[in-house]
Amino acid sequence: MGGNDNATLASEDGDFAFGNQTFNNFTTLEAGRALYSLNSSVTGCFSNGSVPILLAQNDTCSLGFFCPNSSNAQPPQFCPASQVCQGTRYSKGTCDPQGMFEPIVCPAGHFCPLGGKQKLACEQGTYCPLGSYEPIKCANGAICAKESQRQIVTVPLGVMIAFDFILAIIVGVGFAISAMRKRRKRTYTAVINPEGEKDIDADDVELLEKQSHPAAASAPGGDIDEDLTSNPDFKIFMRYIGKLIKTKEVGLSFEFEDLQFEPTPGKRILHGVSGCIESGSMWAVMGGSGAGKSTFVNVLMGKTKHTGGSIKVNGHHKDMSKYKKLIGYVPQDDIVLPELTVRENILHSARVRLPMTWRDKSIQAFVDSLISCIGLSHVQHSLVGDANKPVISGGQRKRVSIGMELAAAPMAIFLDEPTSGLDATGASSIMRLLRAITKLGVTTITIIHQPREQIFNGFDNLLLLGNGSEIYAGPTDFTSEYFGSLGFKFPTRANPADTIMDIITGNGQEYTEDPAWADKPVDKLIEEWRSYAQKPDFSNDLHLFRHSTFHASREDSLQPPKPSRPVSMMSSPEQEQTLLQTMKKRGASWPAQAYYCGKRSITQQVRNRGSFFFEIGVGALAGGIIGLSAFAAKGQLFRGLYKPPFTVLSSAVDYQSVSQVGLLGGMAIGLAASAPAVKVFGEEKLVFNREASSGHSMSAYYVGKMLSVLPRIALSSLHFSVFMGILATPLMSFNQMFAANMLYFYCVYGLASCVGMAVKREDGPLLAVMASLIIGVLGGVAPPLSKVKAWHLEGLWRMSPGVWFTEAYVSQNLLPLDYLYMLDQASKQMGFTLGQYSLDMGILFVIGSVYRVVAYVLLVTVQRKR
Ligand SMILES: Nc1ncnc2c1ncn2[C@@H]1O[C@H](COP(=O)(O)OP(=O)(O)OP(=O)(O)O)[C@@H](O)[C@H]1O
Repeated sequence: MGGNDNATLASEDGDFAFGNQTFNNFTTLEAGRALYSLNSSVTGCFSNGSVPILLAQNDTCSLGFFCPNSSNAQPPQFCPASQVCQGTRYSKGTCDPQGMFEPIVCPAGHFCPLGGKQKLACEQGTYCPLGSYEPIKCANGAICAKESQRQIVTVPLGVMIAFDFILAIIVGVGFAISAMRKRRKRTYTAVINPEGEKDIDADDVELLEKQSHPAAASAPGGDIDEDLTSNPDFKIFMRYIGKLIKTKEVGLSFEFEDLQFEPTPGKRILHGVSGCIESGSMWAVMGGSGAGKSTFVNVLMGKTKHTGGSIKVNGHHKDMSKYKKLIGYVPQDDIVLPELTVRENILHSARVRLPMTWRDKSIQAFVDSLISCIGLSHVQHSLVGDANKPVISGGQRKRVSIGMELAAAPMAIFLDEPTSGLDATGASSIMRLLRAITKLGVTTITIIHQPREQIFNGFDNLLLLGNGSEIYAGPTDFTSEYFGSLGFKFPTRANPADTIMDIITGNGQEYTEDPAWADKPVDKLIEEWRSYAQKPDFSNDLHLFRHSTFHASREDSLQPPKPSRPVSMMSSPEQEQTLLQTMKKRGASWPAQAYYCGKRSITQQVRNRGSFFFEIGVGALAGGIIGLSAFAAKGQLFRGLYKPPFTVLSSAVDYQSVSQVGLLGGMAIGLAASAPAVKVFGEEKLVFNREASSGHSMSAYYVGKMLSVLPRIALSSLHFSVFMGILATPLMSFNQMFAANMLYFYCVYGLASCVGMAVKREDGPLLAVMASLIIGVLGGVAPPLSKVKAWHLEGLWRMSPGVWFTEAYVSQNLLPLDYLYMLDQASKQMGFTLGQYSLDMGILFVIGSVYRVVAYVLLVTVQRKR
């Protein structure tokens, strides 16, 4: 510094005299500058030769500025800066003032009241960002020391900690209660009558069976095991089932003729399958791998649309999917929820599918009896687990899967290999239970591989398939005679099921001496059956096996029964009416289903607490990192051009920081939330499909699921916002920031669920993260929205929630500075519209909701295609 270096007129309080004037509150440095200019002409500018520019005609100091020396005689003025000063000014925003009458923006931590003659320190409990004209009161509990330029809000931190604490207590108490429940022994005092009618007397099972179905009294295939009948739970279970299915009045029978399924022309998966399955009969479907068994069952259930032939239900051509509330389907793979216990899985199915008039106590009693019957009482409170983390055994999981269908008391049940994974005893006990409910009139169709002899003999009828065509359809007892007539001899000491499987898979040469079976045996078997089925004593057009006919013939002679002529199984209008009424009653109401699904989903989240807390932790970390990146700015995330007439005083503008905080915040939320969101929504497609195809309300499931993740979204965004708020200290209020973050979380969850529905499970998390990064990039920061507008692509960008999110951030951080800066200029340059926070929030909500609707449509479309 040159000039009069020895002279110092600065007093202790910072005032100094210059000529005949005294100047207030100048720093020593500024005083030095002033002294430097003593040698210059009295222009008021510190730089030699500078010609000042008047900023006002009189002593007018704009809001947020400090104009200590100006007067009406010497109005505020701007002195062109020296080159060095200009550089410093643009880069750092310092080097004020350039002249003694030049206003400076009121420094951070201070405020300069109206008039600009005073620069006062911000008191404790208030804060003053750069250019303040009055102190801003800090929020309750915020940290605001003297001369603070920002506030550090602490109440949200306290709220967050309180929530975490409460959550920990809830989880802890929940686990304690469930552990207590596990220890408590269940006792039956009496059978609870489901609909509050007079309790049913404790009839014995036999009587009930006889009453329930005319065919049941004489059903073949071995009586129900004594172990089972001596179980008191079995009696309770049978009474409930008997009451539920009302098969005294009507059951479900199926007639199908010349069924075809060709997914693409020429690809015959099912061909010419005809038959009749009477209500209350127990059928086994057998065949080699790829013979078309599952396809047949799916076609019969209406899950797969047949491309030829016809199906009748109770003698009427009807869409099978209409009966889904009365049908149970146990898939080949165990589609159960691993985070739930055995009992919870079965109870959920019962609650959703049993009549809405049932009291919950009755449902629970029914479920308990069922669990006992399927031999799972000892593990009923164990989590089911999955292949990665098994808790119960594979066989037990299979029984859960069966139990979930039996819990719905179906009138017809289709089972795809229900005994796979079960040991011999477990398989027999399940088959005995199925046999028992069949006796009540439930139609049972089971795909089975290699059954034990005892199980095999338990089936009334067999449908044997090979290459998608029928090889045999008729009484189980008649198979050896039928195949005997073709030249096959069943070994006496071998399991007939094994012999049959060998024959129908083309490996039956060892049972025959006829060399004709050496070449294309399966095709020949199909041909033989066709010609057999066309015999006049069999059927003219439909081969039908009436239970009653079968039993009559069994009683009359020791000869095994043979297929007989068809008998119409058409239900009467009254029976159809009964069926309709039963269907109408079945299933919990929509709100109840949504509630059960939501509750179940919350239980899943609590059980998956590792990923739940991890997600929240990642949210906190992401907020912390973004906050840290903005920490050094001390809350000053924007600097614009000063309002006229002080515009020329503007130093380095900063249009980037605030929008970048928005951009980074959006991206961080995308990274933190998309993968967990896919997990929550995308991993249950199979469960959804299973439940939807058994009559659960798809929308109730979805709404329940959506609502159940709202607390998760709120908690994640709370943690994100708290850490971001504490470190970045933006000018926008915490509540506004929290709302914006939460709605963006809401959008990311919605987007991730769309991705989860549309792609394969394993690809879901990665693609969801990518999708959320894309919407973040389309946030209007880089490229700036103003440029996007120039490209006429704003519409595209506006489809991304990122733009609305960033706009909300920009808007709420800029608006408090409206008195100081030319915000319209900044808004034009950035491309964002200011002052429409509510609209931004509304649109974020709409976009998030649209994503959810799209995800739902995708889910339903995929389900319908199956
Ligand atoms: N929609 C479809 N499109 C094309 N091919 C299909 C379709 N459905 C089934 N198939 C094919 O039809 C054949 C029979 O399948 P299906 O699942 O019915 O056999 P399966 O007898 O149940 O076999 P497994 O005992 O091995 O389960 C298989 O080769 C299968 O790939």
